[in-house]
Amino acid sequence: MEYEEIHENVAGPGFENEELDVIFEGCECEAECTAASSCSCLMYKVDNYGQEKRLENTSLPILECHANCSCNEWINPCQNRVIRTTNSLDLQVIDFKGKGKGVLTKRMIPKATFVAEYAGELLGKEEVERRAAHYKGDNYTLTVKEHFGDRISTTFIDPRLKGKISRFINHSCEPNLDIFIVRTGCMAPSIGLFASRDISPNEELSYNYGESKTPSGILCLCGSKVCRGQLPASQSASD
Ligand SMILES: C[S@@+](CC[C@H](N)C(=O)[O-])C[C@H]1O[C@@H](n2cnc3c(N)ncnc32)[C@H](O)[C@@H]1O
Repeated sequence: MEYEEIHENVAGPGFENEELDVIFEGCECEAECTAASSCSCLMYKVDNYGQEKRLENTSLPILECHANCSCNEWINPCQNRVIRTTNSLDLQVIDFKGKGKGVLTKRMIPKATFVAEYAGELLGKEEVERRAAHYKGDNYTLTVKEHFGDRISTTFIDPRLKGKISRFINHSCEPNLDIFIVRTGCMAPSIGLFASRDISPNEELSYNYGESKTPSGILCLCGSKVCRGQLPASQSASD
């Protein structure tokens, strides 16, 4: 199916969430953006990324440097920018019997390396329901649920019509990618897929679509020994 290639999330039909429109102030770092140098984007005082930009912070909110910061990604590249920068991976979209298309890596990917952003249209709930009824079967919408105190904020990301290579990544009950919520300059969450282990050349990339209690009725073909038999009913990411 044809889709429009986008670089990052874009607002789609029904996306009206003033809270998520909040824009962050940038840091004023001139040298490095690290916790040790008190970069103000690293408000939890831990570095998000370590050597070769591998993910280190897996438990606290990940706030990256962004367009309003003094640092940059070209001269003296900022080490706190990952999900919007280019990487040197070699990924291919190929057909997998029964699962439709999927994504293969042609090179080894070390554990904790950023692989792709799950970018798409940010949608309102009604549009998510309208698309689910209209397209039936294939589901691309990722539901991001975040807890802020006793409040739950829900964001829907749909790469069906506008997205990038990540939209082809299939589900596995024993995946090699983990999902992390990353913020790059605003409250609206972005989704980064990172390698959960070293991934060998010619392995298919996969992440867990969710832990839904209601089965989807769609046979899971991930092939894992611990396969749960059916795809989760919806794709979800929560922290
Ligand atoms: C986000 S899309 C993934 C890309 C899709 N395979 C394609 O060709 O565009 C999700 C859909 O892929 C298929 N799929 C993903 N993982 C699968 C799996 N483990 N077993 C069977 N089908 C799968 C299902 O049809 C699912 O609704």
